[in-house]
Amino acid sequence: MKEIVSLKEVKKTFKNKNAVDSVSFSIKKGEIVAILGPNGAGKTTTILMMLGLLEPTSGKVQLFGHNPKEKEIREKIGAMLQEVSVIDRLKVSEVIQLFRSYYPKPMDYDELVSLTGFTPDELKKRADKLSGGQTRRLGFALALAGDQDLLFFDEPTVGMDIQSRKLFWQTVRTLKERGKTIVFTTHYLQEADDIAERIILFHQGKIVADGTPVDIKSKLSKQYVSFIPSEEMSIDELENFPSVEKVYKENGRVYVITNETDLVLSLLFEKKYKITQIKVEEGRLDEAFEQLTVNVKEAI
Ligand SMILES: Nc1ncnc2c1ncn2[C@@H]1O[C@H](COP(=O)(O)OP(=O)(O)OP(=O)(O)O)[C@@H](O)[C@H]1O
Repeated sequence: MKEIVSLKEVKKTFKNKNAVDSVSFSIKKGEIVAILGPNGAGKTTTILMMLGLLEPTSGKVQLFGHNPKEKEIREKIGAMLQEVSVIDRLKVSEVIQLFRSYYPKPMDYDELVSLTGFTPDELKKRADKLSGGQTRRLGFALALAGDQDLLFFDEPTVGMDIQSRKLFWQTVRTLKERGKTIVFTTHYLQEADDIAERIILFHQGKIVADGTPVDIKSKLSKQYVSFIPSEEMSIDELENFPSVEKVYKENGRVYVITNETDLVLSLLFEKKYKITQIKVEEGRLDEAFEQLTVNVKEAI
């Protein structure tokens, strides 16, 4: 597969602060990648450098093997950034047409409107009079206007209602099926878990994890068995079971943290505890996220 994005030892320093610190990764054609991390982790700075809108302090960013600032490369990339500024007094339909005219092979107008869910009434509205969620949707339409191969979405669903959010991710899936390469950031971890094939997790300017959502969850967060105990059950002895790391009770449910859920289950049955509503759960992405970002902080 072809490498479309490449960052080598990229650093960005603002005054004395390393916003992005020696970051290297590459993204191949057709991948859908989520860049995650807490506030200030360096996600937006990294995206701006990939777009050629910020110059790295050191290191090299390449898109399609070239400098992202080159005109031919710019035509291949679409971006939806956190701030969308629209031209005053133009209607939504006019702004969309204007953006289409910038590109050699724009996306078909009707298709663009349908993919981004604009109604005929919305298309007639003045672009500077849209609601926050509609403005995000317009940003999405403008990012797709050139039918570009590589798409960047920085916190795309902020301010969108549930329906717009659903449509947005459906469209992203359609774009992926058409072979587009997609890079996005989000603070909604469930979105990354559902959509991304790969997550690059940033913390304090560095990459602390890079893998599929399943990889990240299985390697880093704990699995657990949980159940509702009978009233007389004492949970202390569960701590002595092999492989058990921690046992705690929350809202009437007992949680047994372990990396061997099958073993814990068989012991629970063997000892004939009176327990009900048993669940086995793999760790959640938010737990992995927390674990990774806290650990680094502690290590410093
Ligand atoms: N233009 C700038 N001047 C000075 N510092 C900056 C500038 N842009 C970003 N920073 C700092 O660099 C660090 C990384 O910021 P960045 O916006 O990339 O983080 P982020 O991961 O996108 O955060 P968020 O989730 O809050 O959007 C932060 O400490 C931020 O304050």
